[in-house]
Parts: sequence; structure tokens; C-alpha cells
Amino acid sequence: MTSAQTSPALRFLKGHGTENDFVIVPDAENAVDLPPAVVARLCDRRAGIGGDGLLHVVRSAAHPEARHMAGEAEWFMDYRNADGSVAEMCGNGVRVFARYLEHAGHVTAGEVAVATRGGIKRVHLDKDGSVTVSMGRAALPDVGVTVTVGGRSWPARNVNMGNPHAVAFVDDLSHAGNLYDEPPYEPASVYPDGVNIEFVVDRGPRHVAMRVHERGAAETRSCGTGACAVAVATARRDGADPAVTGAPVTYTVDVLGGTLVITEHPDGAIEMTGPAVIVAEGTIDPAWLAGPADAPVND
Ligand SMILES: N[C@@H](CCC[C@H](N)C(=O)O)C(=O)O
Repeated sequence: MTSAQTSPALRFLKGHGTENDFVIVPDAENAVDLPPAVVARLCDRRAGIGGDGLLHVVRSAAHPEARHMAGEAEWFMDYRNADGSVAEMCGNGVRVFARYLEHAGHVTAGEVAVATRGGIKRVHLDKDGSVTVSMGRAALPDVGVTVTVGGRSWPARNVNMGNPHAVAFVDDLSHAGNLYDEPPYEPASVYPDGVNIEFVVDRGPRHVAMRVHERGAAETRSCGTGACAVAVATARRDGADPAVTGAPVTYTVDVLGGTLVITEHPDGAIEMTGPAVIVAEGTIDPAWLAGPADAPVND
């Protein structure tokens, strides 16, 4: 790999899905080194480009973590959180990733398979601009978790969508307070690698709203895997289980940045639909990229 610090200029794009925003770094041959400090600088909203995360776009065949998926999915979403940490999956990210592949002419509208650390995800680019992703199944480990904010505590449902989530039902989303910092939870041993925490209120039949603290970011305006975790946790709370009834269940999930529609099918497969947009593209000043790495990050 070539060090990012010696690259001539790094091309980037910026995109978002329901305002979960991403720096996109196209790098087909996996030639760009993206250590955590560089990712954090790129995602810095004041000193960098700004984003909740970074989508490193690499051919599966060129990435050691994705080579085994290259036969089924040409492209690998090497996802990083804003702090530079690695995550298994990003539901909004994979929809924006597919939108980028279309934008770059790598795929046309229709189906595209994307390799992720959470397995291969099939994405459908609709002609109306919406993007649907088959997210796979949720796991609901039966362990009690308690989440605390500002002196109040709530029981939370543990849901794994490839990445870990804790879903807490609250009376009012303002009770979640300031979600910049990760709310404390216990027992901490349930999430040895950290967790994304969603707070949920009811809005109507099969309709909820959520706020989220994303692991490795802060409060974000949307989280796709989080919205899926919320839909499944809410369905179980409501006594709806498609595996039992044989009928799909659909929830509308309002996030701060828009709305996502989530359907769980009788075989457990979850589909998520929402917008995905490319908003800008350009090149990164190589002198800035090679500059001191001790600049403040997302403060
Ligand atoms: N915004 C994402 C989730 C990104 C990863 C997450 N922060 C984690 O560390 O698991 C989504 O849309 O799913």
C-alpha cells in the first residue's frame, strides 16, 4: 500500500442517507492507507471534510478482508466510524455506497451486491431515487441491559444487526438528553466492543421515532442498522413476530434526518428503504493530509 501522506491528491466525494453523512474515498485497488488518525481528520467537521463515517470503496479482490466475497460482490465497503474505528456494517452507508457505484458508472439502476464485514448485502437502486437494502436477519440475544442518561435509567433490548445495538423505549426523546457522549450502560460485558444506543418513542401504529448515539461517532441524525434494530425491537414489544404469523411487518422509523421504512419478513430477512444522495466531490489537499495529526477531532 502507498502511504496517504505520499499520495499526490486524494479524491473524495460526500454523500448522505437521511443525513447520516459520509466521506467517500474511491480506491479500487486498495492503494490508499487510511490509518485511524487520517480517517478522523477527514471526518472532522471543522478541520476536515466532515462525516459520521467514511466509506472506503475498494474492489473486493483487492482487500484481504473481502477477497473471499469477490465472486459474489465486486465492491467492498470498508467502513470506518468518524473516530477512525472499524465497524462491521452501516445500513445508510451501504445505500450511499451503492448510490456512489451508480454515480461512478460502475453499476446501473437495479440490483448491486456489496461486500461488507457483515457479509454480502444486496441493494436495489429504485428509479424513484430511493434505495432498498436487504439487511439480513436480526439477532436478539436474551440479556438484560440498562441504559442511563441524566440520572434516568431504562431497560434496553439487545439487537445485533451485524453490529451491536441497545434499544430503549422512552416517553419523550428529549429524555435522552445530550447524546454526544456515549450513555453509560450495564452490564458493560454485554458489549465488549462498544454499542450503538437508540432511544425510541411511539408516533402511531407501526410508526416510531428515534434518536441515536453511534459508536465511534456521537449523536448522528440517522442510523440505518439502528433503525432496523428499533423496528425489530418494537415489533417484539408489540407482540408482532413475522416468523410466527407468517406475515411481513413494516415499521416507519423517523430519524432526525428523515424517514426510513423497515420490513421484516417471515424468514427473518429485513429490508430497509430510504434516500441516498451524493452531494459533492473533489480532491483533498495533499499538504493538509500530510500535516500534523494532532489537530482537534470533532470537538
Ligand atoms: N450509521 C450506520 C452505523 C455505522 C456503524 C456504527 N457506528 C457502529 O460502530 O456499529 C448505519 O447507518 O447503520
